[in-house]
Amino acid sequence: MDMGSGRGRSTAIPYISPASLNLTHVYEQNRQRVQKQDGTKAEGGGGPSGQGAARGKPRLLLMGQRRSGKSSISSVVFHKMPPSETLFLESTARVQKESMKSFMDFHVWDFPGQIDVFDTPGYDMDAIFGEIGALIWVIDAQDDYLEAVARLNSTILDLQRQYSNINIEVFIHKVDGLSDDYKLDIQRDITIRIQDELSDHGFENAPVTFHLTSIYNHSIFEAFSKVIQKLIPRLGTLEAMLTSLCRTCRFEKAYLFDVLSKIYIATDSAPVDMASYEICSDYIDVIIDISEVYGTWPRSEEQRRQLEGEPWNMPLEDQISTVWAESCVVISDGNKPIMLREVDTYLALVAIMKEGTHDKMPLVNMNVDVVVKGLIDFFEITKAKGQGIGGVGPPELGQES
Ligand SMILES: Nc1nc2c(ncn2[C@@H]2O[C@H](COP(=O)(O)OP(=O)(O)OP(=O)(O)O)[C@@H](O)[C@H]2O)c(=O)[nH]1
Repeated sequence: MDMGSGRGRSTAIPYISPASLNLTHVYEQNRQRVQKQDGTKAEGGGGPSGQGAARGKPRLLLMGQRRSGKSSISSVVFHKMPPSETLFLESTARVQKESMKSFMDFHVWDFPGQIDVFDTPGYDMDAIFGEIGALIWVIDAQDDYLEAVARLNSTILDLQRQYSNINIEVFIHKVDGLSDDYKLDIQRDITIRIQDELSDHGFENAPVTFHLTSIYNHSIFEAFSKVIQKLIPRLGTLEAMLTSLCRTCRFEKAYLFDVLSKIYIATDSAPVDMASYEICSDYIDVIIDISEVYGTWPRSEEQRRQLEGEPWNMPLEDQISTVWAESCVVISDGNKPIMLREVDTYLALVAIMKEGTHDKMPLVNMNVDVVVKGLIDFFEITKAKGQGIGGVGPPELGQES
């Protein structure tokens, strides 16, 4: 795939690369398919608490008992609230609807614990569950969960009858402080209770997934990553790009992060381990903090003159390997470099390299450049049109490092 040629041509007809053409084609196919599926659905009007949401944006619905931790989860993941400050959050009285600007725009709706939308008149079910998205049901694992499970069971049954496509993600939450054995016991117990109820009613393959979560560690980000990944069509293409990058550059693990929430939206095919996720995610924080202190790329004329003068005597653009944010550190324990490359305003590629490979950085940079351009192409067209996400085949990488 030739992604570099054609840039900078001064011709009246805009150059369209084969990749863009391919993407436009895939996007059109997706759009027509979605339109066909959506043709019969009514336009959403929202619940009693207010305005409806724009169509076409995936929606995450946070539901569960009072004080189970819904608002805390949303504040920690999407607003960077320190977990200890959630102690002071007030109980939610009305549905809180937020629109998240991210690599794909989505909505997060936080429902008050006391409201059961299926039992409360006035809620437009189509407006709540009509969009593609996920229902995140939060269960407080430190409390008696039988009532929460009973409510979840009746909600799943209602959803299965009318909106069987919505993913149901059960967050068995507040598992910090619980022993590993106890966590697994609770998860097994809740899973059995839900599956038994579903099969009693003839629903064998309901899309229900269970996650053990806590806002006091990375488990909540990991769980959200998995929830969001299910909403990305053609995730396999992203994974293929990252797997191929890891092979070519001898990376141990690569993650594509949403920088603001630190949800990873794709990774290579090697198994995810919490330690590598944590270190990459913490590294983003370091880079953000440094950029906040020292500012990003705009430089004064004076600074530029100094940088371009003696002893280098060349334009700044020729001295740096990329115009985007880029960084690399070597971790002393194990001598494994971590590299980070900004993809666009929202996304960053972070990878853990194998021991002793930092002398290969020029080749690594070259290959990362190709993948970053591929990723930008992947997201560009569909983002501009404000709908789902299309995809292209993995870019061809350069030389192996
Ligand atoms: N130990 C622990 N406490 C948590 C966790 N998440 C949330 N909490 C605490 O749980 C309490 C209730 O959290 P909220 O986020 O207000 O709960 P909610 O589900 O939004 O409650 P309603 O708005 O009443 O429906 C707060 O004191 C949080 O600090 C967690 O992962 N672990």
